[in-house]
Amino acid sequence: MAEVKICGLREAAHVAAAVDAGARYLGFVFYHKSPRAVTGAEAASLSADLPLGVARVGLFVDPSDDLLHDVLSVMPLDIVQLHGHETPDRVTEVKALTGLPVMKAVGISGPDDLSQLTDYGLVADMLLVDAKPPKDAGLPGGNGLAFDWRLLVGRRWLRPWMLAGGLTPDNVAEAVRLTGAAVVDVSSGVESGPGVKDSVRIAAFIAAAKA
Ligand SMILES: O=C(O)c1ccccc1N[C@@H]1O[C@H](COP(=O)(O)O)[C@@H](O)[C@H]1O
Repeated sequence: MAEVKICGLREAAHVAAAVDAGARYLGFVFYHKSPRAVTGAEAASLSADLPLGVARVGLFVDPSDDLLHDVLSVMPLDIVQLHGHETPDRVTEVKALTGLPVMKAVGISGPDDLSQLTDYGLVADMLLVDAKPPKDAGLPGGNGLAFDWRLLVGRRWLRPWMLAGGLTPDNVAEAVRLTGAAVVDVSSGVESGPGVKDSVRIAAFIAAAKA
């Protein structure tokens, strides 16, 4: 059984579907190239009435200080997700600048990538273990691409972590069983098209992850 983060929410109906089904984390994408991008004001409106215990995660890709400041001036976040090429020093800076816990995404395609989880575990508050995007991918995440979950079997890191990358209602139970992930994160696997969330798939995903 795993807790769930539903990422890339843009509509109130899908926020409600995620909350009603028991999502623990809601992700809002502040990256203009994503089909899931929202403004700080839109995310603030979408998350205005969340029940206690549901965390608001802001997803950023190599954000400037100005972008972080602009979003946080209108949107209270609980966690900052960094999904770009942020260095460990930049993770430390963002923690200090925002005063928030930072979750650093690390892309995995083979065993050589796993050492980054140890390195970022020294500075980040949480880790997000995602598939490494292909070089020609338009986005650094949210591509619906999975990696070989067997790479994670028996591994432990210094920080709490989430599993992401190509998860769907059909494969999430197996991913949790194999990796022991306590939290799973999904975006495209609960969509009917790029950036278009589907309430039925959101509910099915959360039920499967929590089963
Ligand atoms: O969802 C996006 O648009 C996105 C854009 C830029 C960086 C990351 C993004 N999403 C994150 O990617 C992973 C995996 O997503 P998927 O389930 O494979 O589609 C997840 O952590 C999203 O938060």
